[in-house]
Amino acid sequence: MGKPVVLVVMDGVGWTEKDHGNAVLHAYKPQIDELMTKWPHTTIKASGVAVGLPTDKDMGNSEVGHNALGCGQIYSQGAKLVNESIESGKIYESQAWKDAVKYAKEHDGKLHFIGLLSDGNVHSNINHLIAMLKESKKEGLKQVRVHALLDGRDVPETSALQYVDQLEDVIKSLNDDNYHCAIASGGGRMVITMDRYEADWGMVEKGWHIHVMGDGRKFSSAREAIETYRKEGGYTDQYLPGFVVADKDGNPVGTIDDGDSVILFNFRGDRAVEISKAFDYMNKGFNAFDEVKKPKVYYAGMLQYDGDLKLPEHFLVEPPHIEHTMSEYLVQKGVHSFACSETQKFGHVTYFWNGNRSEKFSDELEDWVEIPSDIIPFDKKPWMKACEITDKMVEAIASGKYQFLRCNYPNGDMVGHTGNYEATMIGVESVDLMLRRLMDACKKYDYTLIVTADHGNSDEMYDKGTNPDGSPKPKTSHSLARVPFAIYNGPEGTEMKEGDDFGLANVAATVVKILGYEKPEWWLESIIK
Ligand SMILES: O=C(O)[C@@H](CO)OP(=O)(O)O
Ligand SMILES: [Mn+2]
Ligand SMILES: [Mn+2]
Repeated sequence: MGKPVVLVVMDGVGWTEKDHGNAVLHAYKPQIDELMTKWPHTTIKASGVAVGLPTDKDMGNSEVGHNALGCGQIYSQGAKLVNESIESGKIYESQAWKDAVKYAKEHDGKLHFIGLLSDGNVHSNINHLIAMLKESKKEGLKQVRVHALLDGRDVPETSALQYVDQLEDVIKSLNDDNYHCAIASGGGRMVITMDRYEADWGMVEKGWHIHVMGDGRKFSSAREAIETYRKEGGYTDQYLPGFVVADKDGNPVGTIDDGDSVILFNFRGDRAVEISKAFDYMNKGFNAFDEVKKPKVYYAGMLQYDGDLKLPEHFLVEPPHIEHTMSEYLVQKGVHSFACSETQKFGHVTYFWNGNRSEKFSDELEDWVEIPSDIIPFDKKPWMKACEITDKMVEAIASGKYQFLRCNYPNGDMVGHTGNYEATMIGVESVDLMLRRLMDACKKYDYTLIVTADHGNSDEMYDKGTNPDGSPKPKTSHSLARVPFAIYNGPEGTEMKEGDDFGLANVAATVVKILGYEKPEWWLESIIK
């Protein structure tokens, strides 16, 4: 018979020898060092094709990482599926595309695209937007608007103008007497529209005002908005306040009105769910925000973001249908499991973990605990809720109720995204400190502890080049690094297999092996002998 397992995902903690701006390598982290020297350990792949992304140049992210961890398989992910659908033209044969075009045409309305304007390939890709703009002209649409969320989190911190200029060039080349496209509104992704896991619905409400109602500070162009805000407040892209593009009389150039169609061109779900609920459930008794305009529109997402909620109802590309997940398998075996994180990553260990499903497989066998996240810039408090998460984990271990427990510590990632090197080091150190408590609890109650990560981020906090004053340029995005994988207090004789081809999708089989079960046929092999 096997042993109960505790699995820790240190979000955004990659493992590499490269020391430039490496807040993991330079952190004081005796626990992680112990795990990665004295216990069976290795590093595994967490980016590129190993997690279902189009190429090995694609950095990992939480969605694909937790999908792979939770299902033990490699699925082609949104980024890849949308590329293929656009290349083959299948996207334009989808019912949702046809209906979006038809609805706007029949009502003499506009077609709107809302989404993250970058080629980060985590939530979206500007190339997908550009392809659809070209097609919208072929379809004979007359009025098209783009609502551009600025990134600076999956791409360099202040790269927004590069994408805005690229888009404006395309728009200029398309516009003529019969076709008029324009950027209508926008703002930083961490300020409007792209909240996740209901951490701060106010962000979505702000986005609604900006995109739908044209209610926000007005500028003559997206470029003017970005340059002005940067000058006034030194904002980086992800935190840039919302803006509305208006004509010379001050009228917004593209509010969302009755008879319009709206396409959200993000393919990733977590930050697309709330705005999709706002559109899909409006006029159906949805009260996320009061006193707002609620136009009658046709709304479609790039993908369906939640397979349980069937949200949104209309979507352009079939999402990966992730089957045979570890949670489902463990429920079949009658295993009690426990999952915990704070709000910012709670959906990662539940919804992403279970293949983008928001519901449990079994209410009886699965317990989920969410610690509310603070709504503050995380470099101001880099320890975040690591202590509270650990309290819950230790309590759950001591209860003896669960054979499989998992948690996510967001620090390496959420603090890493701020670009603050010192704070990120403290974030990693906070996680390390908490690992001691988990190690002690696992020793005391005889659980096996597996420590790994979903992708890199904090391991690479400096971009290429330097600032004019010679200081290093902060890097806010994920990295391509491999991630640590260590097994503490494993069953007698636990030994890693040889080879460096293992990735996140090999973890599920490793967990069930320690629990004492055979892996199901669909999963990749275990990392231990
Ligand atoms: O914050 C996010 O949305 C992404 C980066 O775009 O990070 P993660 O994949 O770690 O959730
Ligand atoms: Mn992550
Ligand atoms: Mn991240």
